[in-house]
Formats: sequence, C-alpha cells, structure tokens
Amino acid sequence: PRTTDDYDYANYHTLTEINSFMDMLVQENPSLVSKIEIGKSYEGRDLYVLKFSTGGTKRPGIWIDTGIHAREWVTPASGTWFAKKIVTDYGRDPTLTAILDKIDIFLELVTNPDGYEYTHTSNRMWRKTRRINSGSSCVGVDPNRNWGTGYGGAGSSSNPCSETYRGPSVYSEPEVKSIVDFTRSHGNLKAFLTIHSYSQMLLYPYGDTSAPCVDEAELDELALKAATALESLYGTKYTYGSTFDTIYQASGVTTDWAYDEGIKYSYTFELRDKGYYGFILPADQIIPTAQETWLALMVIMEHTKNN
Ligand SMILES: O=C(NO)N[C@@H](Cc1ccccc1)C(=O)O
Ligand SMILES: [Zn+2]
Repeated sequence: PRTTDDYDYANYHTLTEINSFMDMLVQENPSLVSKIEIGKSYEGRDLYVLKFSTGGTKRPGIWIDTGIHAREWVTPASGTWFAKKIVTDYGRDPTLTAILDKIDIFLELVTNPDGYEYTHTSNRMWRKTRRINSGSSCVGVDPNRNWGTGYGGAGSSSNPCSETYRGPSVYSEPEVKSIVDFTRSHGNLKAFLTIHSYSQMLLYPYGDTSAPCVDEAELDELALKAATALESLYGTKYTYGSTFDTIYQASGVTTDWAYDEGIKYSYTFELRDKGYYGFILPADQIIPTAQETWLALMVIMEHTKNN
C-alpha cells in the first residue's frame, strides 16, 4: 500500500508491513504523529513507539502496548487500526480531540518483534521472547512475568521451558527494560494499557496477590463503564476484575508494575475470543474487535483526562 488509506486493516501483517505502516502514518501526519525508538530487541530489532501529540511539553501521557505476546496477532492488528482511528478522528471527534489537546498517546504496536517474526516464519503459537537461555535447550522468556512488582512470585516459573518463565533476572528482557526506562524518563504517564488476547476480559491490579489495590473501587467502576461501552457495539461480553480474582495468579506482570510506578489507570485487555478460535482469530474479526475495543479505550482515556 502506498498510503495508510489503502492499508488492509482487515488482515494480519508481517513486521515489515507494520513498520512501513508506521512510517507512512508519520509521513502523512507529521504535525500529529512521530516515531520514537525506545531500544532494541534481544535479536537487535528496533523497538518503535508511535507518539501522538498536539504540542506542549511534558504533557501527561497514556501508554498502550500491543503484541507483547507474539501469537496474539489480533492485538497489533487492532493497534494499527487504533493508530489510523486517532489521526482520522482528531479534529473531527470532539471527545478524542479534547483528549489529545491535553494528553499525549504512546502506542507500541509490536512490543515483542523477535517473537512476532518467529510466529510468521516458524511457530504460529510462539508466546515468549527469543532469548537463548544458558544451560537450557528451551528458548524464550515470558515478557509478562519479567517486570519488577511481584517478580519471582508463585504466578511465574523458574523453568526456561515454561511458557511463563520469568527470565534469569528482573527486567532481563530488553523488550521490557526499554519500556521501564521510557516510562521512568517520561515520568508523567497517567494510564498504562497493555493489550493481550484472548478471553474477553478487562483486568486491573493485582495479579501477584489477592490483596486489593488502593484504587480498586475506582478501577472496578471504570472497568464496568469500559466493558459496557465495548459491549454496546456488537454485544461482545467481557468479564472484569482484578487479575488474581478474574484469571489466575500471575507474578511480575506489566499491569502490577505500572500501577506500583504510580500509574493509577493500569489495565490489561484480553481481546476476542473466548477460545473457539483463540489466538488464531479469523482476520474478518480484526476490525470489529478493534472497533469495540476502541470504545472501551475511549472511556478509559476520557476518565484519565478528567481525573
Ligand atoms: O497471555 C495471556 N493472555 O494473553 N494470559 C495472561 C493472563 C494475564 C493477564 C494479565 C495479567 C497477568 C496475566 C498471562 O500473561 O498469563
Ligand atoms: Zn498474552
């Protein structure tokens, strides 16, 4: 495709195609979109973040990442649609325009590029990074067990062959450490949204413990509003709650870390479906999934702007 208008949002794309989408989007919208490199993956690929900003300095920011788990293809596909939606709606949709006039949005589309590439070339069901684990024939670290809060807890594994292997040390994965460093140097993120699939859930801290987080009441009420908005489009039903209560114990996870960094509005989305297709969601569900999820994201971003 020569422009982001004729990019095929209704299909899955390679890393190369997603990278060229980002470059086209920046070229077409130079006053709104820029591309930041926050680091390199284990295998040396660039870790790119799209920044959507209408100006200012040190404005509050909202972080969204997709594709942290390699096989969860509907998430970078949805993220690409989100990116196009933002540039299309700015100046047209009053709610989105009001958000972007006050807050920056940071969107990392392919958060685990080594793993994503591997799902295209070798193993569609790959989840983890592609770190070579010394002393083991098993490859990869679970980037959703490598974060600081709760690192090493019962909801993660010390076995390199496990799909929830926590890694040799906290923040060992450059894909994770790059986000940690970016977040801390930015210092003014107000929401942290990490997008996974599948299960149709909206999860807030904590995953590592059953203990409620300080802001549980507010996060729960906001999750209800977001899930209700999502369901309003196509009737897709989400469950919501703390990770520990809603899905299972998980330690060293993104959302717990972000919350403990002081980013109150920290959620994990688990997109479609509930297991019928699972990670292999048909491409004809990409746009409906993105559209309904966007309604939930708008609720959370609006609340973040107003609080
Ligand atoms: O990989 C997935 N979903 O995509 N399962 C998530 C479940 C989850 C979600 C949020 C926080 C902790 C755990 C996982 O990392 O085990
Ligand atoms: Zn996942």
